[in-house]
Amino acid sequence: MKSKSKKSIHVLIACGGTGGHLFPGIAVGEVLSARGHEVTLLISEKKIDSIAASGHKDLRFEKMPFLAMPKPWSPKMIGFLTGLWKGMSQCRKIIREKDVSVVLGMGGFTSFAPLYAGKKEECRTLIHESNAIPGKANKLNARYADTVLCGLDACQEFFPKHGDVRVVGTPVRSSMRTTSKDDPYEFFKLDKTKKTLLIMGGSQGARGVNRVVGMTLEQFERMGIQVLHIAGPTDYEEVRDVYAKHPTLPQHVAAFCHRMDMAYRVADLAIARSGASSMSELAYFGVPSLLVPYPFAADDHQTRNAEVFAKEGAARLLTEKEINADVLADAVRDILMNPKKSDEMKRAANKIAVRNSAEKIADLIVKGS
Ligand SMILES: CC(=O)N[C@H]1[C@@H](OP(=O)(O)OP(=O)(O)OC[C@H]2O[C@@H](n3ccc(=O)[nH]c3=O)[C@H](O)[C@@H]2O)O[C@H](CO)[C@@H](O)[C@@H]1O
Repeated sequence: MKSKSKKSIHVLIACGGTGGHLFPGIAVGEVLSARGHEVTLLISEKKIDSIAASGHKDLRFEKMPFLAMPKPWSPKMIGFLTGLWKGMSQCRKIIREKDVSVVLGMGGFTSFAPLYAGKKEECRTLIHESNAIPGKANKLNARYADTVLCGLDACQEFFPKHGDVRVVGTPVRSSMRTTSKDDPYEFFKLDKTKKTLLIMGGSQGARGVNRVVGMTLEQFERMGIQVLHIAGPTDYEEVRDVYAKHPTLPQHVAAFCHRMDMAYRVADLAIARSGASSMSELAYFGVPSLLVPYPFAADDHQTRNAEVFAKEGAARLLTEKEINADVLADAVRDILMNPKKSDEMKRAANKIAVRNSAEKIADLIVKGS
């Protein structure tokens, strides 16, 4: 393994492919940079990566092709393997040129080439798995990782043979954690005196949730609440047009929000997918939630994630199959109009939060180098 004597190290963080890998990667990158270390974040060529990176001009990003594992005998396998090979050469070049000594993979097959290249170049290698059950990519990545970091306790049991597994939480970006003086209600042009329902579907929106919410707006209006809806870039126009038919419902509809800290600060309740990063942020800001797992997520990992929060009393789990306008309106009313319940959920959410997750990971990266 590379020299341990240097004060400042260069860390390569592979976090491309989806917001759930990218934002925790950025969170670790922010802490390392603030401590004077060099950081390069590898992202993919997907649009969501560029949108997300555009809000972090102070960090250094490099692009590499997005890789998703096809079915074993699919003709796409040739392209996948070629992509892996090219990715590995690109990463080995970056590692040598920048004198990288640690590689951190945040999940997905896009992390595989950097991690494997890191191993070949004698870097220390770590992976982070934020979900309650690991994805295929991270199960494979774990073979090349000196340390496996888990976001949730429940995940540890999936790495029984690995000698160094630690539970560290899932990092929340430090830019979200610094207390802002800006008034979040003014930011979204919302009313301070009303209860606010936040609707979000992870980094790319949630069509199933967007559609049912659209049918529930009349009931929300009758409850006297206001809605902040982050629809995702794909559904934005459709969602905006549905809200336009309810002009007396106080509302803010956005395609993507670069200030999620503001969104969590106004939220009294969230309806959300159960992606791991969204959940770690809901916990950090103590926002009670109705979690609707994405039904097609690999190995149904979003349901497993949501179960962790539901068990602790921080959230209620609703399946996409069971939700309709009445179910959703009842669930919202039951929490928003019941201060005792909503306070208990808030406290439970806060209790789950690992506040210094990014610092813990940065410590493990730096101390072991
Ligand atoms: C369909 C699917 O398989 N999704 C997975 C993907 O989710 P996905 O990429 O949607 O990620 P998460 O829900 O975990 O996180 C979304 C992230 O995007 C940020 N954000 C979102 C919307 C917005 O307008 N602005 C913004 O900044 C949130 O603050 C959060 O940091 O990766 C996660 C982490 O492996 C998994 O748990 C999810 O199951």
